[in-house]
Amino acid sequence: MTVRKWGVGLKSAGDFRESQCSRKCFICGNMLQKIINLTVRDVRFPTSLEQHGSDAMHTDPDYSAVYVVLDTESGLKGFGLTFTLGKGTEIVVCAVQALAGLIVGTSLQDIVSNFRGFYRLLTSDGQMRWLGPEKGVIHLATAAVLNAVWDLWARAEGKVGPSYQAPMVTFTVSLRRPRLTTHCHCFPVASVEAARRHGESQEDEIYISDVITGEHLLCRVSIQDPKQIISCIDFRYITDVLTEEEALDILVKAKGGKQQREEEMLSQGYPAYTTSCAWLGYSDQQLKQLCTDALQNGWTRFKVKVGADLEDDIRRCRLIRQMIGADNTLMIDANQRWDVADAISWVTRLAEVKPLWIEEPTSPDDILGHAAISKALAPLGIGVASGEQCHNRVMFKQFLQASALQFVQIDSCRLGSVNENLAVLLMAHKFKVPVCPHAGGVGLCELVQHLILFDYICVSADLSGRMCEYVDHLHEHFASPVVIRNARYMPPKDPGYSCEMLESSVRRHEYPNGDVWKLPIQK
Ligand SMILES: C[C@H](O)[C@@H](O)CC(=O)C(=O)O
Ligand SMILES: [Mg+2]
Repeated sequence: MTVRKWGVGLKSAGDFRESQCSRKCFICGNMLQKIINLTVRDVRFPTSLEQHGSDAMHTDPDYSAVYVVLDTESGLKGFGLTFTLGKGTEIVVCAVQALAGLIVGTSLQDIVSNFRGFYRLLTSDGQMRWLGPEKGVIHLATAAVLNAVWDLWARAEGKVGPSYQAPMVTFTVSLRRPRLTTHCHCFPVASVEAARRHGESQEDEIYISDVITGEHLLCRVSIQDPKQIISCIDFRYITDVLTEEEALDILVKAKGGKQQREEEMLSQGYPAYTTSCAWLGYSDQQLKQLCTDALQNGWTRFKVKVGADLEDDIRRCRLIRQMIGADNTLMIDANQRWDVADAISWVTRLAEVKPLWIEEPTSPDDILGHAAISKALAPLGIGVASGEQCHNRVMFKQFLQASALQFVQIDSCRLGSVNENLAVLLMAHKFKVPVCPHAGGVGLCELVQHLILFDYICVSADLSGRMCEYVDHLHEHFASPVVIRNARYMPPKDPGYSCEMLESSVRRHEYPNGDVWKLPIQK
């Protein structure tokens, strides 16, 4: 069999497809998971009706998802999404449609055997990169598509998912191949089990268990080898602060104690904070009730929206501080409302409630502005957090270089999926800045839990100053919703990247023809 490896110099989808040898995996000869179709849907939830998700800049958010499904020839599917706020979701849908030609016709194995090359193919298309590059609508679309690829990869590695009807017997022949195929990710466990039923030998079983055991916490993909993780990252534009060798070194060093950390996470979960008690549009009565409930449920860290009216903020923050007591943690979030000087004076007035951080005090693009705010607020013991609208790894690099933020808020749908988030996790580690992911939106908690678990187990090995956002909205629409126990994220158990939505929910909320949108909406 001809074995071909590809560099990152692929110029077009045609090149990428031509680089496939056949419909068999070039490592082990198994059937490839050829991607034969991409569907994308505009799914919106009318959250603005009850002011869920409201803040000083987004007063009427309808939490929405650009929902992508990848179909493969074998029947296995990959589900992905990116997050939007209602109007304009159709524009991201168009961008996904524009990217579809770059993925349909390739196979999962082609992609993951050169994931860096595929990331660059999607983000560097000679015509479409003009729309970004790597920012705005086109990058949100990239996130949706790549999230679906990661989901597909994880499912191909895991056990049978609810929507997977694999033609299992076709895989049995390839299982007779020798053990050199240990690192191949070509076939799902379903086919392994089928193979066993069809009388494969003991030798094959040893080989099979080599493949399916190991760490499953990076999206439940058994990427054993730090080198393989590194091979998913595009280091272009960040090598001045993080080289491939340094990144590898971080992952190799973090191997010590990994198993204990994984066990710790499986038994105790990852610490979380809640934003759901104090959206800007909620009444004082609601704040009190939600805080009471949250405290009863074990929450100790709370985020409050601020930035519209100073006197109102002082009243609401005092109320929340009174409710949660002096020992619990409070954060405030202005969602980009202020100019730099206003941010400093406004937050200084709110210092009495002892916030741990002020989030997005000014424009998300203003790196030096964030640095000035960080410097001014440091004596008050208040840090600056940002990232939910930080559009790529280059911006994060500069925020870190400029000491412009003290908490890195990665976002699973703003950056170019797991690939680009890996780069940011590694840079944050190098700069010793804790990562506290953003999750205020539909599906973001489901996705980001994988990244933060990976960060703890495989990168930072540190929980100090770290927590992951949780919002208590819309989880019921997901096939594998997040599990929170004692205010901590419990590691997901189902294969995949947790972004499959229930088909009934998608149909009901599809815009503009779903039932939810056909009925008169009371505003
Ligand atoms: C519009 C979103 O709800 C936004 O307010 C979320 C956010 O800023 C956060 O969760 O943080
Ligand atoms: Mg925020």
